[in-house]
Amino acid sequence: MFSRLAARLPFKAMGHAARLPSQTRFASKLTVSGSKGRTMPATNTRTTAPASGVNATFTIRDGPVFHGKAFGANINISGEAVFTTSLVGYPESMTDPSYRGQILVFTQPLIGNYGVPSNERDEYNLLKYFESPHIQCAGIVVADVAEKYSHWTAVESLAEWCAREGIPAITGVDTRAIVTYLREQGSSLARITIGDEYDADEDEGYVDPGQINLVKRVSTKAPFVVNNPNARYHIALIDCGVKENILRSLVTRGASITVFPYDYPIHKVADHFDGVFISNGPGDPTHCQETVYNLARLMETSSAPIMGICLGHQLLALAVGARTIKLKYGNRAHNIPALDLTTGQCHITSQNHGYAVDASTLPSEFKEYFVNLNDGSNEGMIHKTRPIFSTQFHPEAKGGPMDSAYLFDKYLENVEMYKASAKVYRDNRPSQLMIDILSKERVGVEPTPLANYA
Ligand SMILES: NC(=O)CC[C@H](N)C(=O)O
Repeated sequence: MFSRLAARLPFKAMGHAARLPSQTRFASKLTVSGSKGRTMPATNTRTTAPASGVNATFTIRDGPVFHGKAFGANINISGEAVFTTSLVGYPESMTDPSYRGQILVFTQPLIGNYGVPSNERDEYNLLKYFESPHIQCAGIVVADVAEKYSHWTAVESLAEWCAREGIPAITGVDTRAIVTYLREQGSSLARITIGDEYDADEDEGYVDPGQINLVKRVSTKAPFVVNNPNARYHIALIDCGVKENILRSLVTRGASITVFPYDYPIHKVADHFDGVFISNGPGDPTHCQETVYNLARLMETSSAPIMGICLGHQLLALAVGARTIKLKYGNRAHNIPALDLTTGQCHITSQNHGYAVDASTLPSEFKEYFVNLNDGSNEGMIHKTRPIFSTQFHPEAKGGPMDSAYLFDKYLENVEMYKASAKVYRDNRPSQLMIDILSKERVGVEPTPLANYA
């Protein structure tokens, strides 16, 4: 055992000298196979070792330990271990701010085979291939990283991208065993350790992202505008960690968007806009009390159409007095069936969430809109008389099927009606001048050094 002093130090501060050689710990674990701290051997025999050839360990708190090879940054991190069953879309998922603080385990065994695209931007200055400018998850775990890649958009390998962005990654582990464990035990804290030494029993090295207001870290620090010169509508969007394709889904349908920090008093400016939108975002929705308060005031004082996605759905639900719950291990995939309770049609949806709205707590003016056909969890709500609705799934996809993209059309139909109504038409809309002085992209959002989590 290492010293009591070492046991109190944060994980990142623990020098290797404070630990026993890993072989000693490895040997002791073999006798307790199947219980806490059991050791899993590396399983990757199909690819050659990553260029670095450095050993790495994925340790689940109070759970099994997996040995593999590092292929990203040489940094130790901790976070919440979650898994996605998506077959494609790792560049989109890894840059989705909703994954901030999480270690993403891919069930698709071969990851990296189509490389990583460039940070090219489209005509609206939105990133074409990423959902934010940087990798957002804390680290990744794969069974078999592809060292050779091929795709017309690729400019570098997954390993090069992770190393450049300071994200540790481990390959050659049995991701089936990890997922089996997480499904039985629920989402768990975990860490990735680079090098030969690791601490299977050290409890203090785990930071729980569920305790942190992660939205504050990913939201823009000042308003910015996504300008469509031919816009018919102007939308105010509350940025809790917005994905680029949510912005693109609105702007390509004829909207200009002013994007506000998550805690901006949106109810005070709503009259200048044709609608309000609430984005996705990371972490526990109950950390965003400012947003919840502002949304409640907004619905009291304005009849503007509102749409929310994922965290945006959860915050809207909290604002109308409903409750959110933490799911055992969440829903992260691109093929989750959601039943539209108003039409009886089922949509295949893209999802990434660990929390959900408890539909039984929705107030009487709202009804459940969609329900998850796998686990019965709530997938959306809709106001019975007003133009307000929200979904737990991601209609903008990226990656994932576009079945539910029509919900953006539905929202903008509400916006059109609101704007057309003489009663609510505003002359004091944001002037071109104001749009001109706003930044054209996210403001002051630098990637938080991941060492802060470790
Ligand atoms: N994609 C999201 O917006 C995620 C919402 C929330 N952080 C959750 O995990 O449930």
